[in-house]
Order: sequence, then structure tokens, then C-alpha cells
Amino acid sequence: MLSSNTTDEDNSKDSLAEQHSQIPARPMQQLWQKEFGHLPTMPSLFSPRPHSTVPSGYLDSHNDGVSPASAMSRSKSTRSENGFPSLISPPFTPTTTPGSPTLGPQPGIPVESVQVPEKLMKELPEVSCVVRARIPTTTGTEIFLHLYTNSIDNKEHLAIVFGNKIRSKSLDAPRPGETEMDRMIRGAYTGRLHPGRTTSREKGKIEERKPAGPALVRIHSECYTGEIAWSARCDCGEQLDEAARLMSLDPAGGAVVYLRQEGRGIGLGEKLKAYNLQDLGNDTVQANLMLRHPVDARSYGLATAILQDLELSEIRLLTNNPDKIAAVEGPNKEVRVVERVAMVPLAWKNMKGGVTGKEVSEYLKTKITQMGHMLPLPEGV
Ligand SMILES: Nc1nc2c(ncn2[C@@H]2O[C@H](COP(=O)(O)OP(=O)(O)OP(=O)(O)O)[C@@H](O)[C@H]2O)c(=O)[nH]1
Repeated sequence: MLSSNTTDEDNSKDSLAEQHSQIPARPMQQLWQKEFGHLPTMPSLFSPRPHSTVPSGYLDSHNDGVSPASAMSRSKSTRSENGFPSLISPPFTPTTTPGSPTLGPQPGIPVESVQVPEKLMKELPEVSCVVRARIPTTTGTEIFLHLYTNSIDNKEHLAIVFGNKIRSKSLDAPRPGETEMDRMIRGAYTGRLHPGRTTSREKGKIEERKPAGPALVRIHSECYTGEIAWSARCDCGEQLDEAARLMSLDPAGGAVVYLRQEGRGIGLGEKLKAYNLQDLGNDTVQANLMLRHPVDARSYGLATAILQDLELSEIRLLTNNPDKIAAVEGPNKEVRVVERVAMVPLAWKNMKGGVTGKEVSEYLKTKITQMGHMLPLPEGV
């Protein structure tokens, strides 16, 4: 959705383009004309479009049968008659898997034909916890970080487990030929490690495998800016901290499934472009659409599979996002959300430590008014 507001800046851009086409040929252009018999059509003010990096046949199988060749010919129509590249960016390329880097720009396919990746996969991906380790945290709570591999991408998705009642089936499963030391090194032990320990299973102790009642769960998507770069444009960092706080207090423990689908699945680079579009007056939804991405390019099959591996078949889900609730239950209701726990911004509860400011207020407002997030909008926001 492109903003229809035409500003002075837009007008000046247009007149700049007009002036540009009237500028007499300079020596470099004359040389070009001599060599190639015509003037270059790409004005020097614009950088050339990168070539598509889409593997051959990709479009055929993923984008309503549009072949690369015919799509390429359509792309010519995205240029204006004077040969200037369109101000609209190339259309969205569906991510190959949730969170995988967005493929390079593609030739023009009308927005209407863009296929939004399916939120509900027909089958769950396979996941395997390859290593788990105890992390003493700065808040004093101990957590167990579980690192997963999976059958659909090569990203390191994680489960951050609170308490010792939640265990991974794939981690605990014996592996052929492994020694007790191997098991301890990959974290498949019960109790605690200590110098001189020789067995992965503590003698005389049977670890309780099931949490008492449905565990608290957060499905969290990576946000470099909010979690690492102290961004006050979103509440992602605050939500992660708050989820950890609540889980550390809960007797049933809990798990944060941390998915590497940065920027709602469009990747960090594209999210940073979206930020610039936001600074130009667009909201977070408009910015994604202007970049030819879906509003939300994420999927949650990996989260469901990880929850299954952790034997969390009934959960209390910390979220305001209705899509997430439906998607995380999986195609065959492998996981059941028995309760939704709202994530209310701390500042709205007059609590300390919340993200505040104009940007985060706009971001939250857009999520509520345009993305259907289930939070009452306080007066004055
Ligand atoms: N494209 C885009 N992504 C953003 C922006 N701000 C934050 N994000 C991403 O949005 C995602 C945050 O989503 P989650 O924390 O899972 O939360 P949610 O879907 O909003 O729903 P909740 O569970 O209610 O918090 C992360 O991947 C962030 O990187 C933005 O302005 N544009």
C-alpha cells in the first residue's frame, strides 16, 4: 500500500527527474553514445537493479506458475516510459523456510499474485535437540538452553527452558556408540554436572519428566534491534524479559521457543529498510507492503515440533497475536493452547522497565488496529 500523500519532497523528486532527462549529454555520456549508439537509459542518480538470484524453476513451483522468463518480461512494465526504474521495489519472494534469508529481488509479479507462505504446514518438520547446556543468568535464575537442528532450514532455533521438569525427547534418546561422557557433553544428563561425574543419569534419582500442569510458553521471533541494539521502536526485548521473569516464578517452569525469523520473517536487512520507510511516515504494516513483503511472513511449524519434542502438549501461551495461537497448535492439533496469557506492555501497567516513546506507541497501535492483536488500546496512545 503506497502512501498517496504527495509531499513537497515528492514533487521535488519528480522535477529532479524531469530536469535530469533534459540535461545535455556530458563527455562520459557522449563516449557512451559513440560506443553504443544511444544514451544510457539508467540515470546515474539510481543504482542499477541487482540481478535475480532465484534458482531456475523456483518461480514455477512457488509463484502460481509464472515462469522466470515471462515474469522477467513483465518486469519491464515496472519501468516508467522514460526508462527510470519504478520507485516500487520488486515483489516479495517467499522465504524458502521460515526465517531463511529473503532471496534476491525478482521481476515484476503483480502484488495480487504474491503467495503468502502457508502459516499452517501440512506436516510438521523434524527437529532434533543436538545440545543442551545450563546457563546461570544475571537475574539469578538458571535456564537450560536447547539448540535444535531441523529438516527445513539450517538455522539454530532454540528452546530456553526454565525449571528441570521439561526435557527433550530427542536429546535424551540414546545415540549409537556414544559413551557416558558423550552424553554429558551434549547435555543429555539428569541433575547437575560436577567435576568428576562419570554417568549421565544420577544414581538413585529419577527426574520428574512432566511439569505439573500446562507449562507457560512463549514463541518468540528473533529481533536483533529490540533484543541487542536497545531499540525503542518495538517491545520485543521487553517481552522476552517479561516472559523469562514469569517463567522463573512459575512452579511448572516454562519454555521460550526462540525462532530465527527476524523481522517477522523478512530478515534484518529488509526490516532496517522498513524502519527507514517508517521514518518516512509509514507504519510497520505499510512499510512491509511497500517492500513487497507480506505483513507477516512467519510460520510456526518449527515451534510446534519443538514443543512436541519437549513433550509440552498443553500449554499456556504468552501472546497477543491471534495468528500465533492458531498456527502453533499445528496441523493436527499436536499442541493445545489451553490458555492465552496476554502480554501487556509494562508501561501500560504503570510498571517500571517498559519501552516507552512515540515509535513503540505507534508500533503497538498498528499491531492492535491493523494486525488484530488482542490488547485493549489505552486512551491517549
Ligand atoms: N518487519 C518488521 N518486523 C518487526 C518490526 N518490529 C519488530 N519486528 C519483528 O517482529 C517480530 C516480533 O514478533 P513477536 O515478538 O513474536 O511478537 P508478535 O507476533 O508481535 O506477537 P506477540 O506474541 O503478541 O508478542 C520479530 O521478528 C521482530 O524482529 C518492524 O517494524 N517491521
